[in-house]
Amino acid sequence: KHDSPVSCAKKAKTVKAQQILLAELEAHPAAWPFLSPVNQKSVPGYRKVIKKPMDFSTIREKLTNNQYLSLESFIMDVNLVFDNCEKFNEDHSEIGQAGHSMRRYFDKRWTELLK
Ligand SMILES: Cn1cc(C(=O)NCCN2CCCC2)ccc1=O
Repeated sequence: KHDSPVSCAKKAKTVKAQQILLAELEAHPAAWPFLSPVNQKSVPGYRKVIKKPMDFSTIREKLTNNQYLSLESFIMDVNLVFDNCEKFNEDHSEIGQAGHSMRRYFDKRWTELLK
């Protein structure tokens, strides 16, 4: 029921890092395709092809509701955004390029913050 002070402080650190990381992703110039869920009515094929849709607003909702029990589960959802993007979009399309750019940025920032 109650964490020790040490593990409580450690948990606060990772929550803070997740909040910083997500705010940086949301503010990135190439974030526009990922800010809200893909509209499955207006994007043909998306519903059939992408089994687990994910976007930054959904991650924000889950973080706000304390749904990430570990740093790993947060990182998995962010990577799901980029993996879905690679699956559905050509590498050199506008959205495909945005996905690659955002993944490079995320990989760099979370290692700087947490490694
Ligand atoms: C990640 N992703 C996004 C889309 C998309 O069309 N997003 C809408 C982008 N618009 C910009 C201003 C309003 C909304 C399609 C395929 C895909 O994989």
